[in-house]
Amino acid sequence: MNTTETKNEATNTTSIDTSDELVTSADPHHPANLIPELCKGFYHLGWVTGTGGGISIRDDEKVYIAPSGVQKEKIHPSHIFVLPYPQEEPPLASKAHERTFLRKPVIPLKESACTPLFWAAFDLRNAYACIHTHSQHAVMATLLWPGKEWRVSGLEMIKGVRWGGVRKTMTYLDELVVPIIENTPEEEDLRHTMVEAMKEYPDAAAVLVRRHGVYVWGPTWESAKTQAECLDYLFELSVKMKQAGVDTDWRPTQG
Ligand SMILES: CSCCC(=O)C(=O)COP(=O)(O)O
Ligand SMILES: [Zn+2]
Repeated sequence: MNTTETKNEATNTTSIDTSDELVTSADPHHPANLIPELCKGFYHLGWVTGTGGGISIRDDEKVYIAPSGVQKEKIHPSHIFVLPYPQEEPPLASKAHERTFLRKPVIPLKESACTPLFWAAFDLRNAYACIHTHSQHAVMATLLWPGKEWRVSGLEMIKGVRWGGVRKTMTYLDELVVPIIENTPEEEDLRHTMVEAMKEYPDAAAVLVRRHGVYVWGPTWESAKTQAECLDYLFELSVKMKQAGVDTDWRPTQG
């Protein structure tokens, strides 16, 4: 079986590998094994219930993506899509885009609608993993911070977040700022504003989507997961602080 997309020039048709070769491994750290396992954990945190949200992982030349609209806690490695990386993204304004695949599941599934958003993290931040959650803590943060930014300071868990999501970790003295973009009826249509926000906030480790959730990325899947956990903790705590009338902008002084 081919492991790359092959084009038959005579018939002008393209065949894509549907075997399990690219998604079968005894290594628990293979992305095709990690994605189902991590999604199961995220489901139990309330991050990917009702089929939304998920995680994509890339290695140097491939991106692994879960299917769209499926129970994310029940994904099997054979359901995973594999795409070559890098590949060109469409112009920001364009909607229709033909992606190239190395491998598709044999059963009729479509790749996650979050694919263009995951791709933005890979291309703009050189991330190797991107997590999308529908956490209610993230959603509440976007409701209680009605402007274009969520920000907190003076909390220990800020130290678990990286500048830009991929550089050195922040300190207790730093203020954490995450841009908030407005939701759209279709997930794919968030790409334009997410890319704009990532460019405007090069130090931000995540992008919040109002009334929807958050995208968080990292240089490894472990780092993306750690940062998603720290950010979720901070979203929850900041919401509780605001509701209790506690100052979320309190700044510690050095020494
Ligand atoms: C009830 S989920 C609505 C769509 C959404 O927000 C989402 O994240 C979809 O992700 P998928 O991977 O299922 O395409
Ligand atoms: Zn979503």
